[in-house]
Amino acid sequence: MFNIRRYDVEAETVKVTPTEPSTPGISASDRLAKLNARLTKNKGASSNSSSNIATNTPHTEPHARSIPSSKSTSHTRFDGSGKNGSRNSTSTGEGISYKRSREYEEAREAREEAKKHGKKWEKRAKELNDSDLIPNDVRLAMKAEVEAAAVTPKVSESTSLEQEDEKSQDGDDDHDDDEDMQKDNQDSKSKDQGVAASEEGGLGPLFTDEAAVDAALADLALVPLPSFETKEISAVERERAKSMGIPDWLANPTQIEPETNTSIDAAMFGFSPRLIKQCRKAGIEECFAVQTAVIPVLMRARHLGDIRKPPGDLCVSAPTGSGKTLAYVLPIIEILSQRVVTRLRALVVLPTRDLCIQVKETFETFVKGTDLKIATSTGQNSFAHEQSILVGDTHSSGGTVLGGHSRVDILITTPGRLIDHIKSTPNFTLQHLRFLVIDEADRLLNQSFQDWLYHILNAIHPSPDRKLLGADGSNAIQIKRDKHGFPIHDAIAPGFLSSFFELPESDVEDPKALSVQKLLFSATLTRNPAKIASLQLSDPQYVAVQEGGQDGDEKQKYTTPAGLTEHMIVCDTSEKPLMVLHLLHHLQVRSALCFTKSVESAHRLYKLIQLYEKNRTAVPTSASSATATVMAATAGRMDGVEKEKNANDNGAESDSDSSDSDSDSSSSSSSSDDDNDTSGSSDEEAAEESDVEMKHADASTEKAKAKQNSSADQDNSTMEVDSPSDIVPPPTSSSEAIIVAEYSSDLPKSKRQAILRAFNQGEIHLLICSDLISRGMDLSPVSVVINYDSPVYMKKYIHRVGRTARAGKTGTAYSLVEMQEARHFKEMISKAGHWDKIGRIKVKEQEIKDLVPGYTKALAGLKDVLVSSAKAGKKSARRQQYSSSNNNNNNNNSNSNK
Ligand SMILES: Nc1ncnc2c1ncn2[C@@H]1O[C@H](COP(=O)(O)OP(=O)(O)OP(=O)(O)O)[C@@H](O)[C@H]1O
Repeated sequence: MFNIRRYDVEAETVKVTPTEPSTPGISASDRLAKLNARLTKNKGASSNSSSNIATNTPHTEPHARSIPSSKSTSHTRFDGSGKNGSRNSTSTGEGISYKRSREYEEAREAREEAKKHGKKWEKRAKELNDSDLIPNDVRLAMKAEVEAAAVTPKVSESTSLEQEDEKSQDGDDDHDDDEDMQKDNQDSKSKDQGVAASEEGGLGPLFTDEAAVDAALADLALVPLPSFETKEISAVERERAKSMGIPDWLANPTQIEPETNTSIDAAMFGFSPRLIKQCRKAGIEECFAVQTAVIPVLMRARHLGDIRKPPGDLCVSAPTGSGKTLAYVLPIIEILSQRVVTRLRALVVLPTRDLCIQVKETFETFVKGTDLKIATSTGQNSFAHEQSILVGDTHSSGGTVLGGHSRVDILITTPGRLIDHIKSTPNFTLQHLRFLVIDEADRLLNQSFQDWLYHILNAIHPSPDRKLLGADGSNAIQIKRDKHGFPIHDAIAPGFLSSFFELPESDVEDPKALSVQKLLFSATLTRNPAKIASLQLSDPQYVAVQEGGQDGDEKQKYTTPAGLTEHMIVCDTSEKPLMVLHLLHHLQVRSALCFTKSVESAHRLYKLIQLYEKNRTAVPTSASSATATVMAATAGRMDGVEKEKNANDNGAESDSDSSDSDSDSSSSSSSSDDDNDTSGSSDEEAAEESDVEMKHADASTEKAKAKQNSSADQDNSTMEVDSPSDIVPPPTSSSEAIIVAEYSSDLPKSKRQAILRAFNQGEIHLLICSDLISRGMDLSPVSVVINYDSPVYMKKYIHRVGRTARAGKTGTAYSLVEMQEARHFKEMISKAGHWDKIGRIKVKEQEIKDLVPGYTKALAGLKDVLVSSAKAGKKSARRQQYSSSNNNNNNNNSNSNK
């Protein structure tokens, strides 16, 4: 048996829950008796195979086994545990091999127990005969396919730690284990009420009755796995992937069509009534495709039944706005809601503070009715404040707690701030992690910032000195189990588990330590083998929500939302502001996000349009009094924002900005368009180019692009620019004031939030922004995205346009493409197999004629506005610098005091 060591687990000791009879109609004991009788018949057949297996192997649940389909090989069960459910499949040409199945392991365990505990064990085993430990999928597989099996009979309760206490009393009772087993089987047989007698020989179906199978499923609350049609990639693609070093699982994703929705009522999710209620309250009636695929896999692995086989990691790629967040939020809440002690069990890493806040809000919506505690750590508050939230008072509590300590169950964080806590917060530990979610994974993997991934992965595994805790085994900890004997997920930290058991040598498979389940999400997941390898994934599976046509259409790399309509407008550089005005005034574009390439560019455009609108609505006859009031109020608010932006921010934010080294905060002085991280912008773009799926590794910089496109005329000639026949003839300019605002990392955090709120409430018609919100942000009212500066990289394009047409809604994207950029843009889009989806628009001169005078006037006034705003900005920067150095000093002092 396991050599169990003591460990300081506080209140994690939980009693073994007595087994209970299952659903009416057929009791668990009846089923077990039948099963035992069935198994007994095959004892003869089993003896050979069992002799090949080393003894003293811990029990094992055949976790997330696939259920072989009797129909088409193209229908596979997706079990999150290996390619198309094949990793753990027990189905062979000869039927089911049980060498790793639970009952087999249990039987062997029982023999070991018998040796140790003799008669006492025998009695106990009989008492425990009520346990129904056969996993459902195995049972179903047996029902479907078993004709012959090699199984040693006897199912016993899995290792209870109470039994460890009995060990000393029982001594070495060297009973013949086979004899014990036989006797016990006879007892089981006597309980058999309907299945054939126990003679050696044939094996009929275990459960002929469908209802009994269903009852068994319900009883164990295991979630059936969805089955999806998978399309094999072509041989050419396979070869190509191989030559690039892309592992098979990554080259061959489980594909799900975007419209594969499932009712939230479906039993497959196994959600509690509480969570279903919260979903309904949030307006969720059905699960989207990505949720349909991912949730059952996570829910099924909730029990962590096999300590040698951790649940496989998942890499998930699904279009923007397809609901990836809930695909992990819902199962994490459901699984962790069973926890007894607060431990840090789920860590969600995101690239920006804004995203952390958004994801926290999502968790908070669904966590109601549970005890789970959620926190963010983004540098928004002071480091000491975050420490007190995460682990309590680190100063007065007196030293570190063995095994760490946590006041939160779920932490949502940016990588920089997380590393600060790993390094500098006493008692902060990741050793109890059950889930590590890396959202916007390709973005984060492109950031080598502070070696964040290395530090996280290191922190997940227990350090050797924490292994040997009270190693005498006399005071063994108790593992919380459910009524079926499965260890419950939170009984012990996965990362610690291997420390408690001396895992025996086995010729079945090498023992594995349980580890955190890593979940990666992105709309543009990287397939770069080096990046993927850095994650140290365990039995990973790649799930891709994408339209069919992988084979024969290998170019179709990214799926955009079905409701998205895309246009490009080819124009001169100087015409771009006019094009935005054209969209606003002639095409009545509202609720729009307009992306520029830099913070400065966003600011200039914002000022220009604001001036244009001010001039325009200042004409008394063109603005109703109501509109003028709104305009004045909003202008005041935005001016206020600007003033505050330029003024020094409050202490907490300054503090956090200075102390936080994470991707979000440190960029505030950056003028890059990807102002949300330090290294991300160039890294990401370079990475996209070098990404194996992007083989056109050219134009890695704006310079290269300009060089390539030096001949504007030539570019234009290669473009098929449509005639503007489909354009609605421009109406006369509306008198309605267009409310415009800017959003960038130059703004203080609180102002950013205020602007997002105003935008979400429809108070802002056009939000001009940098790429700070181009990824992940879920701003529900966005109906139009304008790429003012067209993105140079496809991934950026996908994320930007993905701010609209979310959650099944419709939306439109306009990309303003300068003449000299046209060729590159076309190439980029074509290489992604996306060119056909983009409508081309050419706006004629007379269409924008009426906008020119106002535009010229605004342009003339812009210089003065920018000069005064730059002066204010300089003052603010000086103040911020001063404040930062003060805060740094304070932080250093407080650290040295610790
Ligand atoms: N099952 C559902 N039913 C209704 N709405 C949903 C459902 N799932 C998610 N949503 C909504 O869809 C929107 C988009 O979801 P989410 O932000 O998770 O998308 P995403 O796939 O993470 O996008 P991105 O790649 O841009 O980050 C959210 O407003 C969310 O509340």
